[in-house]
Amino acid sequence: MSDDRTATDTKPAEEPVLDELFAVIEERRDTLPEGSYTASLFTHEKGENAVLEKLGEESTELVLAAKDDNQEELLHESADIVYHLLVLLAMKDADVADLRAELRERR
Ligand SMILES: N=c1c2ncn([C@@H]3O[C@H](COP(=O)(O)OP(=O)(O)OP(=O)(O)O)[C@@H](O)[C@H]3O)c2ncn1[C@@H]1O[C@H](COP(=O)(O)O)[C@@H](O)[C@H]1O
Repeated sequence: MSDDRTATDTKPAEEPVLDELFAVIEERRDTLPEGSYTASLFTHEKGENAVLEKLGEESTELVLAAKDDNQEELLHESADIVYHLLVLLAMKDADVADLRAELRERR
């Protein structure tokens, strides 16, 4: 972050894109539309293991991207992990608000 950031360009306390994405994930979970990758995770024959395996694979890919100083891959894998983490939370009836509260408690 640059040191010359002003009050007007500080980030909002909540990040709308996470809430928007979580709302889409919950909608996919509840309606299971055809052709939806998210819905396929909720109906996968491996059950929750499908998303757990994805998180494991992407964590490894994130580590490799970091070790290679590959900025583009680092961000790509980070986004994959955040998305699959939100799917896992929705699967476990947790909420993105719970995650936010947990993070805020640590401040
Ligand atoms: N953010 C995501 C998102 N991130 C990753 N993925 C999918 O997760 C899978 C990742 O698996 P892989 O890692 O094997 O695929 P990859 O990224 O090509 O492979 P790597 O380069 O990581 O090895 C891919 O099929 C991606 O399409 C996502 N699928 C959906 N979303 C969001 O969910 C919304 C709803 O999507 P649908 O449910 O498909 O309608 C979308 O509009 C997006 O906002």
